[in-house]
Amino acid sequence: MIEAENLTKRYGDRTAVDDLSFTVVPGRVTGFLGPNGAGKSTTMRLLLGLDRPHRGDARIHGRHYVDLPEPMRVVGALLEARAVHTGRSAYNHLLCLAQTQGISKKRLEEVVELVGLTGVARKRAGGFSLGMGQRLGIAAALLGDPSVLILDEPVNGLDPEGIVWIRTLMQRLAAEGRTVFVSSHLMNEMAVTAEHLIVIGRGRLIADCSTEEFIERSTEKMVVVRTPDAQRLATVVAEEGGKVQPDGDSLLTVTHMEAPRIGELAAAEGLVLHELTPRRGSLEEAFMELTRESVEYGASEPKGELR
Ligand SMILES: Nc1ncnc2c1ncn2[C@@H]1O[C@H](COP(=O)(O)OP(=O)(O)OP(=O)(O)O)[C@@H](O)[C@H]1O
Repeated sequence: MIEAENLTKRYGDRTAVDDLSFTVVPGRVTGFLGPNGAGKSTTMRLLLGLDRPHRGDARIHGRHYVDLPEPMRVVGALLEARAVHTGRSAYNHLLCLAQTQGISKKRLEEVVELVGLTGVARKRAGGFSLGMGQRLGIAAALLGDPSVLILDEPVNGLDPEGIVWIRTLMQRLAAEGRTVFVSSHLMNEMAVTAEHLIVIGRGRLIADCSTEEFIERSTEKMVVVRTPDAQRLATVVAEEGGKVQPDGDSLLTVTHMEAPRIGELAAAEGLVLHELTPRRGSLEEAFMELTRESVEYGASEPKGELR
C-alpha cells in the first residue's frame, strides 16, 4: 500500500506538488496520469525518499521509504531517468544491485529471463536501445521480488510486442496481490491496463476513481444508428427526448437516449436498422476534458490551413 498525505513540494516559487493526498491499494494496477509538468515524477520521487516534501507525508506499507530495512525487497522502482553505468554489462549492473541487498544470483537470472534480456545480458548496457534499457530498468525493479512497484513511464521506448508484454506483466503482478503504481502518457494503453486512476494537474488531485468511472464522468455516451429510414427515425427519437445528429442519408448519432430504447422505437414504427452501436468516449477524451484547465504547455489552435 502507498499513501500520500497532503504532499507538497516546491522548487523555488513553483509548487510542483500541491497538498496531494491519495492511497494506492494492492491487487490492481493504478495508473498515474497528468499533463506534462503536472508533478507525477516529483510525486514518485517523494514516495521513494529521493526528494523531501516541504509538507505532508509519503508512506509505503505505513513507513517512510528511508525507514524500510531492505527497501528493494519492499519497493521496486523504475524512474524516467536511466541510471545505469553505461560501461557495465546488464548482468553486472543487476549483480551490483543484488549484492547490496543480499539477493541471490538465482533470482537475478530469473529476472533477466523474465524481462527477455537473457541473450544480451553480458553486453554493455550503454549500447542498449531505449526499449532494452526499459527492460533492464524493470529487471532492476523486480530483483527483490517487491510487493510494491512504482513505475514512471515503463512503456517508454517499447515496441508493440514490448507494450503488450509490460501490460501483461503489470496485470499479473497486481493479480498476485502487489501494489502497482504506474505513470504513462499513452492513454489507450492506460485504458486497457489500469483498473484505477489517480489524475493530477498542476500538482493537485483531479480524480481518484476507477478508469470506467473516469471515462463515464467526463465523456458523453452516444449511439451510432444506421438505417435507410434515417429521417423518420430521427423524428421519433427526437420526440422522445433523444438528441439527434444526422450524418449523411443513413447515419445518425444519438445522445441522451440509450440503444435499447432507440431499438424499441424503431421496432414500434416498423423501421429497419442496419446498425445500432453504443459508443463511449475514450480515456484520451476524458483526460483532455478533465485536465484542460491544468495543461502547462498547451499548443494553440493553428492559424490558417496546414499544408
Ligand atoms: N529539480 C527540479 N528543479 C526545478 N523544478 C523542477 C524540478 N523537478 C521538477 N520541477 C518542476 O516541477 C513541475 C513538475 O514536474 P514533474 O517532472 O514532476 O512533472 P511530470 O508530471 O512528471 O511531467 P512529465 O509528464 O513532463 O514528465 C514542473 O513544472 C517542473 O518544471
